[in-house]
Amino acid sequence: MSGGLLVAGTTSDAGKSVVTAGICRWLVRQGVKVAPFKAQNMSLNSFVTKEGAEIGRAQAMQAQACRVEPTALMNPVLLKPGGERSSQVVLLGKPVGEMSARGYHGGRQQRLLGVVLDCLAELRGTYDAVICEGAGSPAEINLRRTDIVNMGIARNAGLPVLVVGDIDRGGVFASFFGTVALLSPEDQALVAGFLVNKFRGDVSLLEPGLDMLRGLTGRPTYGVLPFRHGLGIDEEDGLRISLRGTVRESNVAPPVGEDVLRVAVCAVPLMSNFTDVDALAAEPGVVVRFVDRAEELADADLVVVPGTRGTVRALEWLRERGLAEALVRRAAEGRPVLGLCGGFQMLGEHVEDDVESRRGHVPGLGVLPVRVRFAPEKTLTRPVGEALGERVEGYEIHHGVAEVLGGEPFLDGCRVGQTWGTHWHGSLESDGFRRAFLREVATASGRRFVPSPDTSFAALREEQLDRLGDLIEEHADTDALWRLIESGAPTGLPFVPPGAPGTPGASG
Ligand SMILES: NC(=O)CC[C@H](N)C(=O)O
Repeated sequence: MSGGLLVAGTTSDAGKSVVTAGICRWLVRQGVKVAPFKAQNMSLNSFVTKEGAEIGRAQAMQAQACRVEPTALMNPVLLKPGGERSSQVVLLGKPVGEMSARGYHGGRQQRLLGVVLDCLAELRGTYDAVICEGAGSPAEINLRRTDIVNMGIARNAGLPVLVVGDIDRGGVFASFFGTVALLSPEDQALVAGFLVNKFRGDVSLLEPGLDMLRGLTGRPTYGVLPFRHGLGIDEEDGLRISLRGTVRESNVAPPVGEDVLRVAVCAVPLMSNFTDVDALAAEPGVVVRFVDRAEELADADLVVVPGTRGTVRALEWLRERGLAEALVRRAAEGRPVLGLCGGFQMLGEHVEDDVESRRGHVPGLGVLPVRVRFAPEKTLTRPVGEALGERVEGYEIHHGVAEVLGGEPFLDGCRVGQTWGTHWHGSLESDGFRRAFLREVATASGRRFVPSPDTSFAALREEQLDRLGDLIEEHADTDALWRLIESGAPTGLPFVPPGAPGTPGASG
């Protein structure tokens, strides 16, 4: 098999990442050597490969679904927004500069087409099948000319395209129809059909609509995936984060001890790797919520200050909202605070930043004896170490270089009383350490909380990937999907007018 598929979506958040992961897991169970690919990802949730390349966490998760090691080839371009109008461009795992959206779409992006196609070709030469994920919608008519992630890839690599639609939002038929009808005849020739995602209720009620859609477009629906709670693993974030509520709806067991432990995560601007707290949320009896007001820290047993692509901006935000003061007070009272990466930097004495914000000397919260100087080079590593007598694995993605001047050592950062800070991401996924840390927090906050003795975060993640594989196996026409991946889009798919505006063959 030398197969391929592009999973596109009617919208962002239609479920492309999880559908791609589900297809990957299904194929690997069939004995297919499969890899994921996303030409360009916009996300602040990134991961570091073994070679020290930075890629989107979604592709790292999909690689795990494929049971292979993630590499930079799987996500050659990563855009990390630094505000509304500009992003850091990470190319083949390394940052190459900051670009305005206008400059990027005005030329730079198109010049990357060759690079991303080479990466895809290399993966296709190594694997039996490559399941590619698109971005946003393929029918963004303003961006089609310079596209390198949706139809731009499909056309160049001759990939069949499956369009995923989120029926939970409504309007899925119009979205499917419109997505096809706004593409040029050449693009349409690759769009093989649809996949309905997040469906609740009785499929027999949906079926007449799917028949009509087939009549209108000449294209079948390859499956109707039911809505399932808690399947949003390592998704992209764009600039949006879930401010309220838990990290994700989860199926966690009841608490073991008498008390629960309340964790408040400051929803700082440009929050990066908020997946760090997923491991806390997976722990029975730990209640995680994102907060943006000082009074919300009052009943928290642990406050997490997470990473951010804008350390200085996040510091200002903490000050404006009174959170800075509340954090300083907490630290003085010996109540637990954990700063991760950008959060760690903010807890220090000051930052010298001529790189990220270019604001020079900016005072920190001063609760940890740490000074941070931003460097143009990015630290990208996968450290292994020990804390609280337990082995810890992590990963680091930062420009700031910390000079630790005191406190007790803690994962290359430090700890003073109950204030903990480290540049490491992902440490809480190490089960022994997470339990030990939570016991410390429970003692410090006087809670009779007991961590469950056997939560394995890695096993939970595997379970999630298996559930995604099951979803495809049970609710998609896998025979048809297999043919599509193996043989490409069927010939003779009808053209649906009017087609892309301004292209030959379009009537409008
Ligand atoms: N991942 C992070 O939190 C990064 C922190 C900070 N923006 C830096 O680059 O150093």
